[in-house]
Amino acid sequence: MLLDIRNLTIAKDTPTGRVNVLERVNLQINEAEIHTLVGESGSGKSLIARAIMGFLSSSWHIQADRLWFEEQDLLNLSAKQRREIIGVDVAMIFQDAKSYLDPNLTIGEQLQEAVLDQDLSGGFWNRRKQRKERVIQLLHRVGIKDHSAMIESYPHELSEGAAQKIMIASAIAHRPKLLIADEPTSTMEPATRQQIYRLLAQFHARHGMSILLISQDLGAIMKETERLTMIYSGQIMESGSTRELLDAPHHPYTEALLNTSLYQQAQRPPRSRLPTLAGTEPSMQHLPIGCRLGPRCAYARPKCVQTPDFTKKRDRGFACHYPLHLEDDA
Ligand SMILES: Nc1ncnc2c1ncn2[C@@H]1O[C@H](COP(=O)(O)OP(=O)(O)OP(=O)(O)O)[C@@H](O)[C@H]1O
Repeated sequence: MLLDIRNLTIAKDTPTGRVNVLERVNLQINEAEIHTLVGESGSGKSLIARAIMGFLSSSWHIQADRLWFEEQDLLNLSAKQRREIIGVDVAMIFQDAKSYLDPNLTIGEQLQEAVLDQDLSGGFWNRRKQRKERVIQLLHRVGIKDHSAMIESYPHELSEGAAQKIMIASAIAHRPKLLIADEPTSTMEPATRQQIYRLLAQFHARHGMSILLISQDLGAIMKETERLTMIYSGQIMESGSTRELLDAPHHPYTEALLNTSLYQQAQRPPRSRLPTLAGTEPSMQHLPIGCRLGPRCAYARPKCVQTPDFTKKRDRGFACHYPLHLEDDA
């Protein structure tokens, strides 16, 4: 297993006390797997990604039974050791790509920095030339044909979609074992999104790279996604193989997202947001007790004020007192 997260709780101090923004989150990613984390805005997807990367400031309180990458405990490493692992083996594409690019350097200069020394050989001039060639190759790989103009551009001259492609080029230059892609396509046209998905799938196939894709929308997940994890308001609702989850969801949240996705897909105008459940996700200050989906769940009963355990059955897991379609599992 590449990434193994068990019972990860991330809390924040608020004027009314400490709040578990993420509560006992489980997430496992196998080697060479495409895994999508799906949840509404504010459900804690980015927080998980930032915890893996070690990008959370000290104002967050992190606790976990396990936060392992290749069996190394990330929580017990020094900052330097952690950078050595995360910087080399894990790369992340951020939502607001533009703000992560250095405004003072051209795209060519930034990509040259991302090229690994181990990919180059020979003396200084030879290496310089190879570095430039590799940058052009990377740009072509992410679908940028006019590489000369792009190499000379500064980040402020790029559209958000182009900036995301540059971030992807920079991330894949490292050939990481795990690529975390936080809504890499949110600002893109559907055709560009498909192109990026194809590109990620290609890298996955060619290099065996695992991908953790973060998405708000079940209707737009990458078709190569092998496993799904559903998160709601900081709690994991369900996880398992994509096919099993979509065929027979155990959690009412998965079922609700699925119904609205499939039903709405035929009717909604392109690029509109999917309506999911009636109501809104609770705010951090007013989190329901027990299963946080309770107030919006069609199947909720009094017992749901107790937090359900995360039940594991083979490679499937769910946290619900009243799971659906259990008989299909036999
Ligand atoms: N810097 C911060 N300070 C205070 N609260 C924060 C901060 N960053 C995130 N949060 C809170 O943590 C919760 C989870 O946020 P997170 O960004 O992880 O959600 P998300 O699922 O990634 O949402 P989106 O899909 O919109 O990016 C939210 O309630 C958010 O308000």
